Formats: sequence, structure tokens, C-alpha cells
Amino acid sequence: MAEKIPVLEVFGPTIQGEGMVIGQKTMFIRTAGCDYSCSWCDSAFTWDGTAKEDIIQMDADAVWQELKKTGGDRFSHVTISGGNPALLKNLRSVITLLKEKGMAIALETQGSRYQEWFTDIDDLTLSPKPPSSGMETNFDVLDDIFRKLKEAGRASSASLKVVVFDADDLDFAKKVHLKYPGIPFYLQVGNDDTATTDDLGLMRHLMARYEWLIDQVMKDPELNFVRVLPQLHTLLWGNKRGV
Ligand SMILES: C[S@@+](CC[C@H](N)C(=O)[O-])C[C@H]1O[C@@H](n2cnc3c(N)ncnc32)[C@H](O)[C@@H]1O
Ligand SMILES: Nc1nc2[nH]cc(C(=O)O)c2c(=O)[nH]1
Ligand code: SF4
Ligand SMILES: [Mg+2]
Repeated sequence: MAEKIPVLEVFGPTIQGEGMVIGQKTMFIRTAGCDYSCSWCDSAFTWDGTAKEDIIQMDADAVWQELKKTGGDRFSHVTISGGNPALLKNLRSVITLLKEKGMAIALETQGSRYQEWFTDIDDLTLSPKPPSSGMETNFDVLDDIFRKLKEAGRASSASLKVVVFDADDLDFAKKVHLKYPGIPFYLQVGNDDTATTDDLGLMRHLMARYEWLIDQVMKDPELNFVRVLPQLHTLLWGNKRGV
């Protein structure tokens, strides 16, 4: 029987709103389930049980059919996020099929698990979590991920992205950046109001947070090679799901 993965959303095409390929036209596949429970998770429905009725078990063909139904022929890039898609050994079959179809593939994960198929990802974002999340990074696992990517000659496909809410988070981000020199490093503005429907108010608020983060980076000589970004999709569409 074909391997199945738990899918919560297939949407797009939209722009990648975060990180290393920000602005890239892409489809999204959002898998269910996470080994973390970040206090500020903007996709908590993937793991807190509130959307468990919406989870569909799909094999690779079903995922591809859903992508085509939603995106037609208007996409060549697919981003897999979650939840933590790196929990799913079974993603191999989806990734193989997407590659057969000529798709470029991006993946979002916190770096708490390695999977053999990481080496087939074109844009691999590893996003260790700062103190404000309430989560603890296992740096042995993260070290191991980078070691395996390097061994496979795939380190150049990876980037690090740390979400920042406060000064402690920035401190953590800096430690991560200094620990993995040479890995492209992104700082991302944390959204501390994932419930509001006041899009304009949220945009103003997050732009002020962005300016604060930029100010911190500009004055810090140890952060001369970082890229500072907002979540572009949140500025454009607020907390709306599926964009
Ligand atoms: C929902 S997560 C799913 C992938 C994976 N679990 C992870 O955390 O990397 C996708 C990205 O959104 C970021 N994110 C989650 N909640 C956020 C928030 N409130 N503000 C800014 N970024 C957030 C995460 O840090 C991660 O980089
Ligand atoms: N447009 C858009 N860009 C994104 N980048 C990362 C996302 C995610 O939730 O993983 C995301 C998302 O949900 N939408
Ligand atoms: S690791 Fe990602 S999906 Fe999991 S709780 Fe944290 S932000 Fe949400
Ligand atoms: Mg998101």
C-alpha cells in the first residue's frame, strides 16, 4: 500500500513570505503534528487538536492531484511546512514524485529531527526556537543535521532562521549564528498577536517590531552578515490561514 502522510492544508500559489526564498511563487503543503508546542506558534492548529477533523491521510499521488487541482499549471515550486514535516519518514515518496514532476522543493522545520530525504530538498530552512517559545533546542541533533548535509554535499541548500520577540531571543539567535558560521542566517520578526483580525493594526505593530529588530542588528558588530526580514504574508494578509 502507498505510504500516506497527514495533510492539513494544500494552498497557493502564493509568495513564500519568509526566509531564504522570500518572494518565491510557491504552493504550500502543511502537514499535521509537531514535537514542539511553541507558546506563540502561528500554526498551532497543526498540533493542538483543534483541526484534527480536517487531517487527510494522503499518498504521494493524492498530494500531487490536490496540488494540481488548486494550483493548475501555475507553479514550479512547492514548500512543505507544518507542524514539523521532519517527523514524517514517509515524506520520501511525496518528495520523489515532486522531483519527477520537475518541482523545486522547500521545507520548513525546527531542526529537531533529521530525515534521509533532507538531501533532496532545494531550500531547507532550519528554525531553532528561541527562549520565548518555551522550547529547548537539542544542539546535538542540529549539529548532526549539518554534519549529514555537509557529508552529502548539500550544506549549501540550508539556511537558519530564528524568530525574535525580545532581547533574550536575539541573544539566542546570535549564539546560533556564531555556532554555524557560513550558513545563511535570517532573523524574523515575531508575531505576538496571532489572533487579531485587525490587519492594518497588526501591520503597523509588526512594522514597528521590524524597525526595532533592524536597530538592534545595525548596532551589533557580531551581526554583520545576517538578513533581517518580516513575515511578508502577515504584513499583506494578516493572520489569515491558507495564504
Ligand atoms: C509554523 S512553523 C512550521 C515549521 C516548523 N515547525 C518550524 O517551526 O520551523 C513555520 C515558521 O513559522 C515561524 N513562526 C511560527 N509562529 C510564528 C510567529 N508567531 N511569529 C513569527 N514566526 C512564526 C516558525 O518559527 C517557523 O520558522
Ligand atoms: N505565504 C506564506 N509564507 C510562509 N512561509 C512559511 C510559512 C509557514 O507557515 O510555514 C508560510 C505561510 O503560511 N504562508
Ligand atoms: S516548531 Fe513550528 S509548528 Fe511546532 S509549535 Fe513551534 S512554530 Fe509551531
Ligand atoms: Mg506560517
